[in-house]
Amino acid sequence: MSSDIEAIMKEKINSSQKFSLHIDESTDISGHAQLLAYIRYIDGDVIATNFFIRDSRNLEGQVAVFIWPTNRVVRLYPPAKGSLFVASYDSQGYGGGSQPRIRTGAQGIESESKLRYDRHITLGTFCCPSGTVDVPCKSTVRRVAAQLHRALSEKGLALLVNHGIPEDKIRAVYNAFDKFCDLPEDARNTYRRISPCNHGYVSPGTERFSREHIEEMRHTFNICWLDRKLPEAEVQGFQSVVTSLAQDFQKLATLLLRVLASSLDLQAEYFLHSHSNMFEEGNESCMRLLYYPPLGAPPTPGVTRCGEHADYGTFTLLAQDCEGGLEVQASNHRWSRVGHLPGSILINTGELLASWTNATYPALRHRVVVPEQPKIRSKGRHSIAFFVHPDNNTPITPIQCLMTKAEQPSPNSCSVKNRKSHHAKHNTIYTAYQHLQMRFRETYAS
Ligand SMILES: O=C(O)CCC(=O)C(=O)O
Ligand SMILES: [Fe+2]
Repeated sequence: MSSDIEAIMKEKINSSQKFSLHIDESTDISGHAQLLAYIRYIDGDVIATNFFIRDSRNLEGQVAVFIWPTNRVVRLYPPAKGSLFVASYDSQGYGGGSQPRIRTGAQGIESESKLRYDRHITLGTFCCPSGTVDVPCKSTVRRVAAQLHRALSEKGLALLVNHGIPEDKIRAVYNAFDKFCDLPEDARNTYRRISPCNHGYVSPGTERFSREHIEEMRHTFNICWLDRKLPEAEVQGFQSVVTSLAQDFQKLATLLLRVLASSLDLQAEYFLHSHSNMFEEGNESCMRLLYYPPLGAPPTPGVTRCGEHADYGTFTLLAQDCEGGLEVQASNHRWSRVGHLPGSILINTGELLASWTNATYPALRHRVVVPEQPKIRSKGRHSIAFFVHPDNNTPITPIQCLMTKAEQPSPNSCSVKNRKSHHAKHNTIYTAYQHLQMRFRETYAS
């Protein structure tokens, strides 16, 4: 286990009233012995379960993979150069089967029935952007695509593990942004976002997702350019850590666009063609750094961290620290908390993907709430969102094969009736850029 993940696990276990540890061994479908470890602890108001699995033949050389036991158990083997390999343990009866019996040490938790289990996320396994794999083999793409299809169509999100973006790169960006947020207000405002350009710093309370009159307390820095208007003079090394992470995210996004096409039975390049200019002129994809400052007790009415919204583009990749607060809305409108799975990156659907796919992948509504517990509230939260947007001039019309016959537009028509999306009122989508600008006007209107 990497040292930072080990540190997080220790911290979580130490602050948990009770915890349990269950070690077991079994064999995988190829007959190799596997060491299994379940760690359960109380994290806020949920019982969190982390599942670690390792090939017990060679513990030194293996990469630990984290799996939630309520999900299908799938393992991505340590990525050999140039190849991706996913092994499924379904046939062993772990995935989707009965809950592992892990009562040891947890018997004393009387209130267990009142606690919710974090079971709402379907695991997506993933591949390695920092390695050499640009074009994974077709069978792997298909397998991951099937998982992603299920996760995005049912929940609008998935957790990606073994994605290949090193935790220390993420941490370096958190640190650089901390230093930026510590600068005097005047210095920060030198880099402020000036509409209609999306690049730049946005101070707490300026940007509002929520339609209600609620102040949203966060510092954000939207990074749309990697070569200008970055606070390198004030925070040494800012540009290099940000650029390196953005490039990894971009590589991951490119792989996912391929997987996404496969998940909808489209040609592999289908989405790549319309996302060919990320971080260049003509595309609004952006990496957003977020820092939510600590909030004292008692909670101030009318203040939140991030109001309810769906992201505007194709999809978002989100890295978050272990402070929590992110919640997602299910199709029954109920909000549930996203547990923290150390080292994972969350992918969630955006509005343009929902329009494109005729709501096969509905846009996920989400928010970041102020933690109830004073101890957690008094800590800051860091996250990094990588928003993947289509090239500006892309017309967003539902993919015909995902429409019913009755919905299919007449030939030559470029406006689109959109059954379930937020555009139902206006009925028309023109280009990705127009959609985005409309959303920015709403978000930044004071
Ligand atoms: O900070 C987070 O976890 C979420 C941020 C977010 O949803 C956004 O900026 O669109
Ligand atoms: Fe968001």
